[in-house]
Amino acid sequence: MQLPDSFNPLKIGTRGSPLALAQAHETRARLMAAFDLMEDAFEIVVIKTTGDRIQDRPLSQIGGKGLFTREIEEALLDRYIDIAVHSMKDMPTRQPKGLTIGCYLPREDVRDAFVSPHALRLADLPNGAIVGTSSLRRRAQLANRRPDLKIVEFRGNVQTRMEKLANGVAHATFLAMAGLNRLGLADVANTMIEPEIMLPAVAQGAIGIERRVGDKRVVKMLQAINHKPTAQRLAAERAFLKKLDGSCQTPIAGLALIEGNQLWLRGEILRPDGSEVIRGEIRGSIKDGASLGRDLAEVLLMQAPKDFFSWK
Ligand SMILES: NCc1[nH]cc(CCC(=O)O)c1CC(=O)O
Repeated sequence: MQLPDSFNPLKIGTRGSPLALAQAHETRARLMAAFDLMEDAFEIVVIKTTGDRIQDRPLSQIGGKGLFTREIEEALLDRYIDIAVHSMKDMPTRQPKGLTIGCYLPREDVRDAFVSPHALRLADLPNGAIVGTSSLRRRAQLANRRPDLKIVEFRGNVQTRMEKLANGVAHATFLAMAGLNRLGLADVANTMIEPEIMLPAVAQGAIGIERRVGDKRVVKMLQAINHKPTAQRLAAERAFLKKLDGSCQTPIAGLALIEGNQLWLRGEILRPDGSEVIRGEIRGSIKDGASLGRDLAEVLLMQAPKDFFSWK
């Protein structure tokens, strides 16, 4: 596609964490390749979010949805930036009026990595070992599978968490393999946890790019780099989450895979203390992802006892 000579640099908004910057750079590289552009056609604009500012409290206590996205979406609506690069795992299921997800990049590894200086695999952790995590999902899944483990709150970037492990604050932690791969830190992972053991978070490993509705220049650019299978999988997972009204207060996991011409969606909801899990799966046509997601959510909701969501 030919771009006009007077093309202003496209402003790419992102958080400033090393992972967010790696994702913004990947986005720029894909756009450069698709349109044969130089780096100067883009400007990477770093925006600090509430989630970045508050480092000393569990994410679930600060206010749930949109902690890492609100300020970036405001900048997009204010035309301070033109596109915003997000880890879809952190994205609320609804975008503010006037904004939409314009494309997805090819999904990375969806699995959680097991990280520990003491044990190669989760199964090798001795009874009573301490695991650090800030994720309600991982906490609930772990409490369900290994009620003997002690779980402590763990925040901060990969480096901070590795220091905490080295200092003995915990014996092990979990990190998304996708983040480690994108940071070139794959060797931090001892082993990968298969989805059969710990179903990942909805959208784990997927990068989405948000834009203003009706921004013609940007629509075409993003269409050119959209990874369709990722978009199809995310449609199912995010519809599942939306129907369950997923917030950071609710342990929910979901993963869609494409098998031939079918979409296979697995999902689960848990009590925060891990005392109960409700699981299900559904298969259907790839193009029906969103309705498969809603259907699976309904099946799980029907199985949930009345008080299942009562901690909310
Ligand atoms: N909630 C923080 C977050 N958001 C996205 C990733 C990793 C990358 C991804 O899943 O795309 C992480 C860190 C983690 O869970 O280890």
